[in-house]
Amino acid sequence: MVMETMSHSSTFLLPTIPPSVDPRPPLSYALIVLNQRLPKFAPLLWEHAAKLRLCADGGANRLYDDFPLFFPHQCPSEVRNRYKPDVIKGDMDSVRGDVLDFYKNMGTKILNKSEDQDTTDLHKCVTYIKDSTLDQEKSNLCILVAGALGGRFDHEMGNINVLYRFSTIRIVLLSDDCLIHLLPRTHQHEIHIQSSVEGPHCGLIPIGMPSGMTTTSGLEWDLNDTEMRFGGLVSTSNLVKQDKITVQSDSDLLWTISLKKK
Ligand SMILES: Nc1ncnc2c1ncn2[C@@H]1O[C@H](COP(=O)(O)OP(=O)(O)OP(=O)(O)O)[C@@H](O)[C@H]1O
Ligand SMILES: Cc1ncc(C[n+]2csc(CCO)c2C)c(N)n1
Repeated sequence: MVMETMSHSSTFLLPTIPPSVDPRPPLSYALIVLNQRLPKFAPLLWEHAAKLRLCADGGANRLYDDFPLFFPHQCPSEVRNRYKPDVIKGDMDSVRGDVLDFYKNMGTKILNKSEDQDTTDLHKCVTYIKDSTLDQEKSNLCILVAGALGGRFDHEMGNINVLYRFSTIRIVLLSDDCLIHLLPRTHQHEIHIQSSVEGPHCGLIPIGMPSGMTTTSGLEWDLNDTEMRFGGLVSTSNLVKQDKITVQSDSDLLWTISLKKK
């Protein structure tokens, strides 16, 4: 069976996204701001996320409190007026009243889903983006999630679970230190490394079920029809050795790569 190839590239971490032939048409980005320490490149993600910008519940506090800190020479209220989210969605147990009022007055859509205590605020936000995207646009959509890693472990695992629950949508979880996305088993994958901003440390991790056979190229420790499972081998502390990494597997894998400190 010939499998389609899916290309991945972290060009959203560059100041200007270079024109690319693959994927074509180019991706359109949405951003979700979570309630966690924001990566220093959060304003850059905001600029690239022309499609939609959302705050997951208490993520709105982070936008309000922390975005002005990225611009120490500018007036905080000017910064706040410049970065207006399209939507704040969640169960509203963390966003402060003053923050909600501020953005409501600016025209942000507020969606209170307090009746749903079975899905996370990130899940609720991804659902919003999914439902507001036409089917033919879904294949070019990429959702960037800022503040998804490095905090409470249950939240981190909940965030990773969202990658699996929406495995047909491109979603990238980001912190200052690394990014994570899913490599669905339905495709073979080409990962184009942006070496000015990412690498060399990387990992390929099967979560949920063992992967019977994975084959890679471009890594220091390539896999060759290799089995991975928790309790056995999982590929952590690997290194990227080439500009292009290829991955093919019989199960969904998480790809993670370190981000460079500037
Ligand atoms: N410490 C953290 N680490 C990773 N992600 C986080 C962390 N805190 C919050 N998040 C993410 O931000 C989203 C919004 O956070 P918020 O604190 O408003 O969430 P919450 O789900 O109501 O929290 P809790 O489950 O504690 O009530 C969460 O759904 C989660 O995705
Ligand atoms: C088995 C089970 N475990 C935990 C929760 C709690 N929970 C999961 S998501 C969420 C919303 C957080 O904003 C809450 C409270 C549940 N419902 N079911």
